[in-house]
Amino acid sequence: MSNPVIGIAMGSDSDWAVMEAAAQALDEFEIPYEVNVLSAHRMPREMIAYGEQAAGRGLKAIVAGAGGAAHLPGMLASVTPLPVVGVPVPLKYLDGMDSLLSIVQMPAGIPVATVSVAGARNAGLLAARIVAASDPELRTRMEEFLQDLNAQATEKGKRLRAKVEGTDSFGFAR
Ligand SMILES: Nc1c(C(=O)O)ncn1[C@@H]1O[C@H](COP(=O)(O)O)[C@@H](O)[C@H]1O
Repeated sequence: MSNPVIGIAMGSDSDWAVMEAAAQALDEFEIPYEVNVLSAHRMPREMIAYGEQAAGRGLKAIVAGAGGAAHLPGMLASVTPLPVVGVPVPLKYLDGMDSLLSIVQMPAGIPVATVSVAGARNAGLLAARIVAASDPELRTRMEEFLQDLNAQATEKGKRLRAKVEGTDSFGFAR
């Protein structure tokens, strides 16, 4: 893969099942990324070094996912000027509420843009928007993506109305 512009980091390889959706979203926009296991708890020095070097290596944003006592996103945000998108990874107990609360309640000054529990796809899309903000071609593709979503949602409404009413008339404009 050519020079990565997004770093996808996670506390353990066991997070990949969730975090893979961030990578897939970036693939859809052909944005190069790298993937790493970096634990604030288990490998604090490496995690700090990664955060400190990320901007200098050309990354534009970091997507960081972790479960339980999910300190990784916040700790990365504390040592990089890059935007950090946090993904609460749900574990076996507590339904991901522990991960969510560990990531979302950051002290003022060190923001982490937290997505929903297991919301790795949105994290990838948000990272794509961050890159698109200074890339007109990518911004156009993001606009097309939104138009596609609109078309899909419109189609869902048509199908539902056809099922309920036996007609494909435009529901709220009859
Ligand atoms: N929350 C963190 C951090 C961290 O925040 O630094 N490091 C690992 N972990 C989390 O521990 C969970 C279980 O990890 P294992 O599957 O390796 O036991 C994972 O969800 C990981 O993100």
